[in-house]
Amino acid sequence: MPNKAKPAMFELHKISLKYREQTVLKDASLTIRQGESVALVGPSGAGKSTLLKHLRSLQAAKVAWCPQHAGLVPMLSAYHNMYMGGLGRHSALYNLANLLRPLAGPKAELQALAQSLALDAELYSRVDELSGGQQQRVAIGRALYQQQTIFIGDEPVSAVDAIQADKMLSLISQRHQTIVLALHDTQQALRVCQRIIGLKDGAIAFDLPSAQVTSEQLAALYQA
Ligand SMILES: Nc1ncnc2c1ncn2[C@@H]1O[C@H](COP(=O)(O)OP(=O)(O)OP(=O)(O)O)[C@@H](O)[C@H]1O
Repeated sequence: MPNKAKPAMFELHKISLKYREQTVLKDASLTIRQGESVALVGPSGAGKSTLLKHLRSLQAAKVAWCPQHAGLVPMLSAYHNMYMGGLGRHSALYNLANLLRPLAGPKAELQALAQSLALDAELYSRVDELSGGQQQRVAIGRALYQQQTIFIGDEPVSAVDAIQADKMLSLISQRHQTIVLALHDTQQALRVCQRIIGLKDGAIAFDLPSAQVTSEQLAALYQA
């Protein structure tokens, strides 16, 4: 099915996003359809996180959310932090039992997930004893374990090396129908996403298929 015939996951029509008196994004319109992978790029403060949070709020029940600040529980293991992505699928009693001693079902699922994130050796380590990149992969694991159809990630691989970052992003792509990411690395955005939305000065500067984005357009985004 061509993308245009697929259902819209997000439809924004001339929306403005603000914090108190500060307008971050003004009169922005965009549609993101099922099956698309979209990267938001633009300078720091352009409003990428603000737009992602808004998109998340529109589809809260369908979104796996990977925020910029991972918000992991430091004294708990990678296992327990990743398990938190699936808390809503089980009863409080089941979750408590699993906290005391990992249960067979989630244990097998999270061991497999940890393997795909190259975290098998760290699965039962406290996250405050892991490196920044390992912690970021735990946060990705927690988002993947939400098992949703839409993935929204705010700089989800900023702390891992380029090769591992591409592997993580391809894992995310395999497991979700629709992806929206804020990425600082524009080359990575072009490699991984089919569509690029450039934000600057409170507006959408361009919204194009990756193959049509020029280096001049990207450079202009970051010029003062
Ligand atoms: N919770 C908040 N309350 C008030 N202002 C905020 C809040 N969050 C962000 N802002 C402001 O909104 C603007 C856009 O911030 P946002 O975090 O969306 O940008 P960004 O493009 O994601 O930046 P970065 O690339 O640095 O993460 C900035 O001027 C920021 O100071």
